[in-house]
Amino acid sequence: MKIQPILRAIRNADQDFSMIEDGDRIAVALSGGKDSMLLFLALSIYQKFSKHPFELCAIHVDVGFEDKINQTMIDFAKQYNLELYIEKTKIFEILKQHRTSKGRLPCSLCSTLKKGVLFERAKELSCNKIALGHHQDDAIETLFMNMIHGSKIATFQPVQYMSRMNMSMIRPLIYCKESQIIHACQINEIPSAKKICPNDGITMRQEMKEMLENIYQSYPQARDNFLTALSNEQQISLWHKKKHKTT
Ligand SMILES: Nc1ncnc2c1ncn2[C@@H]1O[C@H](COP(=O)(O)OP(=O)(O)OP(=O)(O)O)[C@@H](O)[C@H]1O
Repeated sequence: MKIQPILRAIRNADQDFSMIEDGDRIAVALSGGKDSMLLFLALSIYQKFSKHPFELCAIHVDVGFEDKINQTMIDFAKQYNLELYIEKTKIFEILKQHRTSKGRLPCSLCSTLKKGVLFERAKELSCNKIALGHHQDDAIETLFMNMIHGSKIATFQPVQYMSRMNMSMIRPLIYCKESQIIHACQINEIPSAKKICPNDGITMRQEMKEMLENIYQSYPQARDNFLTALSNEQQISLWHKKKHKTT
């Protein structure tokens, strides 16, 4: 298995953000896409030399887009002796009844419903953490999505504690570039079992991807600088409005 750069990036993220603690039981949220498939396998290897012993499993929430793809995930888990749970749902049926004004499936509802199933199953399986496959490029895309559409300078956190569920979400691939992940999947023949979502290619995220690609072509250093900016707390300089006294 040639995934040393990925393991190094996971170790650095784990050290910088204390992602994994003694006795954790971590459920990888397995979409079947390249990121979470690689994450599942990489964490199973990291488990062997992590300073903090932890248990690992994966949960796939089957939205109902396509059926046959599940077998790829099942075979993958069997090949590497990994613990996988597949949750069949009727999410696709619900989404079809809540189309947007443009006739598209609502991504935010899909994400909320998937998260609900994921958290519930993780709880049943006694997991205290859920690992997501988000990487460096996802973090930068989310930053720009939030600035352009949400008037805020923010991205997702490497570790996020959800008090209502008493569960943490961790993102161990946060220091990996998408290109690194694609390369690691290719050379290690890690299959992708990504289901075809009818919205693929027309999402806001896809628009961000294309916009950022254009920026990187003109300014190749921009990707690394965006990432550094995310934790460059000393250099944050925002406007602080004076509070008006009400008399
Ligand atoms: N159906 C699902 N079941 C379980 N986890 C999921 C599912 N869909 C998404 N996730 C989790 O959410 C993360 C982000 O989702 P997103 O839709 O951006 O990923 P993706 O492009 O479908 O797949 P991946 O990130 O695995 O390549 C995934 O990496 C995965 O951890």
